[in-house]
Amino acid sequence: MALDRIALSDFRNHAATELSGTARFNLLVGENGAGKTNVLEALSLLSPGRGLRRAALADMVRAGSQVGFTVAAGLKQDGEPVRLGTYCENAHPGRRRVRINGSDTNATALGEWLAITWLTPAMDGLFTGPAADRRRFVDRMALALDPAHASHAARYEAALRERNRLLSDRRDPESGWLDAIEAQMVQHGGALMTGRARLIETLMARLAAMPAEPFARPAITYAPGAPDSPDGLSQALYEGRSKDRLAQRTLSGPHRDELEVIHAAKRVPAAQSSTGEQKAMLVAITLAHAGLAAQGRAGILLLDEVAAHLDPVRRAALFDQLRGSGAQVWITGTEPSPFDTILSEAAIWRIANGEVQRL
Ligand SMILES: Nc1ncnc2c1ncn2[C@@H]1O[C@H](COP(=O)(O)OP(=O)(O)OP(=O)(O)O)[C@@H](O)[C@H]1O
Repeated sequence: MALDRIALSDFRNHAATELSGTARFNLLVGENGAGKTNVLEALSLLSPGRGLRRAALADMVRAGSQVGFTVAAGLKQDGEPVRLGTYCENAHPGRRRVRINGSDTNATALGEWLAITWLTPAMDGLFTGPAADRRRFVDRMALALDPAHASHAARYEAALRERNRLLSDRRDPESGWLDAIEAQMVQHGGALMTGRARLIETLMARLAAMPAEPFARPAITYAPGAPDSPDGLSQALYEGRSKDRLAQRTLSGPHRDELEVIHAAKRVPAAQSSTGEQKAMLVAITLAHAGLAAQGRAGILLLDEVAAHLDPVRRAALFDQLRGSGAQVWITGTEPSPFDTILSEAAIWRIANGEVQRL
């Protein structure tokens, strides 16, 4: 089960692009700014969420388009064709529509067909950047295993904002209000912490089954930002009210969770590992997660500029892992040469100015 046809219309710099005759490996080559990542972004919209750039829908509509963008794809499930599509009309710029087999539905339904995972250069600073980015990374992975994870995250964030607002209000808030808000934080925050812990546990089991070399196998731990039981979180929030009021923010809770990643063999934190080692650890996590997420759905891996920072040995190991992963892989690069060892098994397109030519 894999995508066999993709069509983009008025999507970023693609006026009308169609890719058919896809393969296990799909290679998009072209100069900087040609429109390669735009194809991956379009594919990423075939999953719930905001896509790999987290961009506003209006930004994805091709400049000058009179109508809006459309991304359509086809796959086969047990020999039967399935048509997936998502689009945004200029008349409703903030609204993403989804159609499956000709019927209107919502983005969550896309997750029943495809499990899409991506790795982009924007994620290269994940281990050294803000903890919030790592939490979002974990939540995105957890969402692929349990669609309810996203709504727990959104509801927890909303309750957290409301608690901070109540605490920073000069008037003494009714404690009944705080009790109610904290109860919501415990309900959704508890589910969030459980989802994150479960994701990391299953991810670690998967990583342990992967070869330790030549990839730098990461060890992942999760440091909760609050006691990770509902009673413990409830008590921490209740007892933290005065301190939190002074700090004007909530000092404990899953919004303070930290994902800790260590280069397992060297026992060095990922943040202090080399650029190539960090990339290799990210690749390992992405591959492990892609395997977990597929669960009977079509697994799609979007790898933007993945060859950069990887030496030839690691690149060959990556292709071996990808071959064994069962996922359909979409890779971008400025030239085909780093992909020599998979060229014979790949569908290759050259992209220039948003136009595509099959090689
Ligand atoms: N809404 C839009 N309408 C038209 N063109 C757009 C729109 N959004 C982005 N672009 C253009 O898309 C191009 C970038 O495409 P993309 O990011 O896919 O490049 P790329 O081939 O991945 O390049 P690189 O190798 O540099 O990463 C830019 O030239 C940008 O101006």
